[in-house]
Amino acid sequence: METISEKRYPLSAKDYKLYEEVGEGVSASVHRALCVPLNEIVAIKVLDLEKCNNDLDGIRREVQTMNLINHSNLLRAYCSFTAGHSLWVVMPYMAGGSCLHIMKSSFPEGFEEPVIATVLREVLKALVYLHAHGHIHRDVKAGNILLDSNGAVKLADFGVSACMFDSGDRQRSRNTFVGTPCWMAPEVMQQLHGYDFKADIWSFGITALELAHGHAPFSKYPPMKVLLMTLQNAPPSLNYERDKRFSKSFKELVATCLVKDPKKRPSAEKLLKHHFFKHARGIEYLGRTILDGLAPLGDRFRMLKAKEADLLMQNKAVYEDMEQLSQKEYIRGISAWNFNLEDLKSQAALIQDADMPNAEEPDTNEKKKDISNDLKAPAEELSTSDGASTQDKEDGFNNLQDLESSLASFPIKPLQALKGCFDVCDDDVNNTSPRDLDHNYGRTDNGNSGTSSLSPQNAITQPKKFWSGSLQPDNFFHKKITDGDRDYLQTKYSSERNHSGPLLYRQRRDVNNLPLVDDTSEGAIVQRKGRFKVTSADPSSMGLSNNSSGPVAVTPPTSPPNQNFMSASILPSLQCILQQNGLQREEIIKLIKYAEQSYGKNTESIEAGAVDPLQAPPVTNRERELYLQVVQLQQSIGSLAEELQRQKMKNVQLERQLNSMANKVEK
Ligand SMILES: Nc1ncnc2c1ncn2[C@@H]1O[C@H](COP(=O)(O)OP(=O)(O)OP(=O)(O)O)[C@@H](O)[C@H]1O
Repeated sequence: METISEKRYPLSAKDYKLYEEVGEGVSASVHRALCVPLNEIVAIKVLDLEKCNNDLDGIRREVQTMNLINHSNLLRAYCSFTAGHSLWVVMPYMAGGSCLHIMKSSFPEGFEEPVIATVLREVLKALVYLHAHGHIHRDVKAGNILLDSNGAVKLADFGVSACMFDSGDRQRSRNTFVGTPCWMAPEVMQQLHGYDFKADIWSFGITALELAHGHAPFSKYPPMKVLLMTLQNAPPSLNYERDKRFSKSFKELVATCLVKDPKKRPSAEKLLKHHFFKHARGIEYLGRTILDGLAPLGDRFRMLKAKEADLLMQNKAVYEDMEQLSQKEYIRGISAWNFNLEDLKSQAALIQDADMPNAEEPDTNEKKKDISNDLKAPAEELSTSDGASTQDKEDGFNNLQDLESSLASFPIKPLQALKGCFDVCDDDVNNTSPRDLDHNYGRTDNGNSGTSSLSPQNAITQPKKFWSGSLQPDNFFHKKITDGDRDYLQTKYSSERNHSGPLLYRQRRDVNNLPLVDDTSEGAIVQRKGRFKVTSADPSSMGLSNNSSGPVAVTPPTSPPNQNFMSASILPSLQCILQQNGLQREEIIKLIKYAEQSYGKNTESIEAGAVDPLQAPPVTNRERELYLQVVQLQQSIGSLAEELQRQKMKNVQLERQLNSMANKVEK
């Protein structure tokens, strides 16, 4: 545990001076900055909310997680607030930058073993803490391991982290496809039985290889190849000719992590006891060996960016199509992905064996098959039956529904949707200009405020606060949760979260290949720039509706034969969806009950201690943990209530559609 600083970080952009850019991600840039009142150098992640499309949910999750964590190996947020159309997250400045950047600048062939052992031990400590608190990081990689000037290591980037308590059921399968392909565990790709903490152990093993070689296995291949190779090949290992320099214990550590059957992978806690970590040194060793003599982070970042720009210019022709654009981001090490799992699988299935690389072939002597390769996927299993053209499939944007799903659930005014989550001023919300960050140190310009008549039905209007602001203890529990407030929370979540529905729906719809939406909708111009995130599709966001509560937008069939054909193929699908929704609704009600019971238990135990945790600041670690649990349960209740609402809405919409289709068929 880390001692939480008593400092109060200001919640206004005017109290910070933004200096040079030191990093960038999918929709954020990170700057070194000065916190003027505290005279302290910090890092500020500036997230452009307008670029985030429908991933506000992810942003909120990331900041909440960063606010609540309390471990010396995890990058926490001091505070967060909105400035114009951006969200600013203030955090400790990690002057060394990420391990990926350090390798790119000075260690292109990877680090020496004692460095790797030291870094990995610190990362493991972070994972032990995260897993013990129910979180899966889901994006462990060198790019997310940051070092400060003393060599202290912190795991960062909780943008795609998941909370195992989200659903109120640890066993519940997840069917969200997130992470970055090279580091992604096979079970995450497959989505057969869901996944758990062990997905992080796989990524940890891949990260070990990345630190050893300077790049992750398969990093030079396009994502669909990575997918196929991860699923079909024996797991990557340290058994190659070039790996002779590494110790047996390192090879063993990697092999124990990279077992395809997640059950056979050790927990983070167990792994921490592995004898490989005898090679680990104190963090000051990192300062001496890998940070010493490095240029300032901003300069390194600028140089790397220039190099990448050159490379991209050289390969401009190659990056013309959208799939290759994603590949470009992939090369840059950004976890921004824009794929449909089914597309990926079908593309992967098209890859001939002859295409398979041999560059990473292990020594024949040492080559071994993963005996627990029970997840091995035959190529035919990966193919789809929808008969779409290869060209279509290879186009990252071929699936209009992906664009539409982004658009449909994207709040028209992201700031309103975030109201209550961060410190969002009315001025911010009303300011409709796309960019109002003063680039001279990020002062806000609220001069052009105005209220949009486009205010969405799902906008949050109450200026309540939730996790926002300073993380000083007296701010932790600034919100008393009463039944009334729980209602509020439920409404809040129900209006702003956008979730995805069952994967089955997407598959079914893909199979039927039905153009359910007006493809002249705004969706066609919105580029989804989330992480590599193929969530199961949300029927309401797949063209059945333009907004969660808006009118149904169905393109009418143009000719009678078409109409009959379409109706005939739509009807069974819609019926099936209705059935599914019914089942999901039951499941959700069960989960809400479970979450509420657990919440009740927590409240009782807190009341027994005669302390109102929601008003008093947390004093002990135990209190913090309890608070964390309460928060997680609140999140679960909120999201489940929202899911229920959405399913209800969908039912209504689908019923309407079904009726109108049936009428048309009868006519
Ligand atoms: N506190 C910090 N101090 C110094 N550099 C940082 C800090 N936080 C992030 N960075 C740098 O900025 C980069 C982008 O940050 P971050 O990973 O949080 O953004 P992101 O949008 O989540 O990116 P991605 O999803 O591509 O990993 C990091 O890879 C790192 O190099």
